[in-house]
Amino acid sequence: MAHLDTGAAPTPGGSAPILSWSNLNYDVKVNGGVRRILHDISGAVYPGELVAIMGSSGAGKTTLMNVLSGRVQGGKLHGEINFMGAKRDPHSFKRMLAFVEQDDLMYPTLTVEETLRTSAQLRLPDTKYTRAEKEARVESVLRQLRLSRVKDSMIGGNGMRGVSGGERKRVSIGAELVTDPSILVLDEPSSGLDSSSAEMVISLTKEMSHERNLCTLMTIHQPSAEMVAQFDKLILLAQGKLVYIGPAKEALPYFENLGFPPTNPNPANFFIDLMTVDFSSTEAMHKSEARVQSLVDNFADFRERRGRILPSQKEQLDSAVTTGNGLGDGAAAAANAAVNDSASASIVMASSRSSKDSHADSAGITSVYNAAGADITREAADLVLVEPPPLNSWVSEVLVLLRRDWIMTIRSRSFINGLIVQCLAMLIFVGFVFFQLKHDQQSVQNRVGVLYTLILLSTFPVVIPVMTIIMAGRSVLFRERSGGTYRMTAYFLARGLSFFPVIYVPYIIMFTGVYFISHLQYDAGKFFIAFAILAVLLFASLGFAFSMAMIVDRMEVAHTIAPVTLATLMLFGGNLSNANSITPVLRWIKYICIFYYPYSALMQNEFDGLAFTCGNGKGSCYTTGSEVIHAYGLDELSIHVCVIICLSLGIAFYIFSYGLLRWAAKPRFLWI
Ligand SMILES: Nc1ncnc2c1ncn2[C@@H]1O[C@H](COP(=O)(O)OP(=O)(O)OP(=O)(O)O)[C@@H](O)[C@H]1O
Repeated sequence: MAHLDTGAAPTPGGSAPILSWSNLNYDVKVNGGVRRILHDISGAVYPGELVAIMGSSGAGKTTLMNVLSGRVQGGKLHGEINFMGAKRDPHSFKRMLAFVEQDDLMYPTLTVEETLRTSAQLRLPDTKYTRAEKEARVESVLRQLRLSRVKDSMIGGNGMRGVSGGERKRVSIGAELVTDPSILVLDEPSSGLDSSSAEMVISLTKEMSHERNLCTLMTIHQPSAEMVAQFDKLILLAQGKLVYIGPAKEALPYFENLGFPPTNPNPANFFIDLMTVDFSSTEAMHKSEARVQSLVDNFADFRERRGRILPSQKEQLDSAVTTGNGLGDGAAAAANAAVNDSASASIVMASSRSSKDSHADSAGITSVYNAAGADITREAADLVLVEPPPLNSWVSEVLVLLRRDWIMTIRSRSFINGLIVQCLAMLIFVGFVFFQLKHDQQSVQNRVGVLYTLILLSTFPVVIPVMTIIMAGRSVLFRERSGGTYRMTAYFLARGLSFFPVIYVPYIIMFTGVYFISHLQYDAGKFFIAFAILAVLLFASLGFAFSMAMIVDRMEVAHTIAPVTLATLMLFGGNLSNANSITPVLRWIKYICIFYYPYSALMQNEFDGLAFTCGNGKGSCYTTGSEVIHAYGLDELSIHVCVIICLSLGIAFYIFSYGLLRWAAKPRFLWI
């Protein structure tokens, strides 16, 4: 049953609004002044209702939906919003409201069932739901959204074939529904879908709303007539102003009664045509602006009149209906019909102008007014900066994320195959270019070369693909982050750990092969130290990849910045320039250089204890490994200090990315 309401008074059916708002005004700064995006919007929605917010492009649909969902950032917001009759608490409200973005933000390599299961495991508290109950919820949502058949199919996207567009949208909805919300908000759920998929999404959403007594609110562009017929309530906006809020089936008669008979078989197109300002000529613009303004004024008058319907004032309405004061005759008649017909009496009007509190008449018609709305500046928004408290324990979050991230990593076929091929190619090329090094002067140059090559190969080919994978999941991460789905420390640990095996295994094989083919020192101690240095460098490379993925938000920019940064740092690694003779003003860079410490450690480890022959005695000659280390200026810090600093650098990269993520995705929502 649909209602037109702004307050918390019970309806004839006995249910109170789940969400009500009054006198919402939202201003943003634009060049040279302030622009009002929402003008004095009031309304209410009830459990079990399917509500569509419609209007032409730029009418303010998304803004209204974001304001109601507590997701608006920047600008000035005034008015009042109540959840179940009381001012909303930002944290508990966020847990009760599920928001489905227009773009389906999900991981492409997870299956439908895994996506829903992860959502249930992370977003339902362990204290209230057992594992079996969470599974049962996933099963029931799969069934209700007709997804059981495709539950083992991957979501797809980013060029990967997956479920269809309509199914993907249903999975997005399902991932929210498993959390058992009271309000479901959908941003343009039909966009990008063919008409039959869009209709299915809407009809299933309606079915779920009714079955679960869930209030579903959606913005929608141009729904088909069949879709309009599914809606219980319509909120029509034009230029940020309210043109209609009420039962969907009453909308056409309302406009007809105002003197606007339907001109299009699709009611949605008719409403949009009616509410759109025509910019084709000055005359058309003035005419359509006047029409839109009259629609807004008429609705305000309509509400005001209905707002005065009190048991003791029914005569006033009767006289108003008779005289048609302020309304078209037809509209007054419609209002009268609403009073007299208890079925239509579900139209519950609200006044944004009266200064009385809520009232309900004996006929079941409720007129509601919220006194706070009289002064729009009184209820200015607060800024919500605090994150919702965690739902589950840190360990439980890490375990769920670890499982999810591990599945995603091993399903990244191109990443894993690329790593394997790359490591095999490096093993063959590097190993055989620096084949079986001896102890002559050429071997000095070759040892210096092979060690620096190993360092470079442990950074560039790791950083770029890992950074790409992390960036591809940024939007999902930010969505989950803003919903307080898990702690960021849990994310970093799980995501980082999920990469370790797939990177370390091929690299260990490559490194071991190169080590023995090149005949670096055959000494167990030295081998394992070199191995440890490589392991620490890989850890730091992963940290660097995380940092890059958090600093830059566009993939193409990251793909330029990361290699350029690494290439610049290469200069300070101790191989291409002498570590001690870099221009003093730039010399400090070597201390933050990811290459310098592991290279210094590898050089000391390999050259220490070696002696070299001088051949024919022409030119300079290194007789011992220590001379080489000294000549390269790489004896400033001992091996273990280098390893510790490299490890610390890696940790610093993780901490830096964690800080960036917390700062970048920190909630800064306007809240009333
Ligand atoms: N932060 C902002 N700064 C400046 N203008 C804004 C801001 N937010 C919204 N607007 C403007 O307010 C108007 C309403 O925007 P909104 O996105 O709510 O419209 P919409 O009805 O959802 O449009 P569409 O259907 O095209 O998405 C638009 O003209 C938009 O440009």
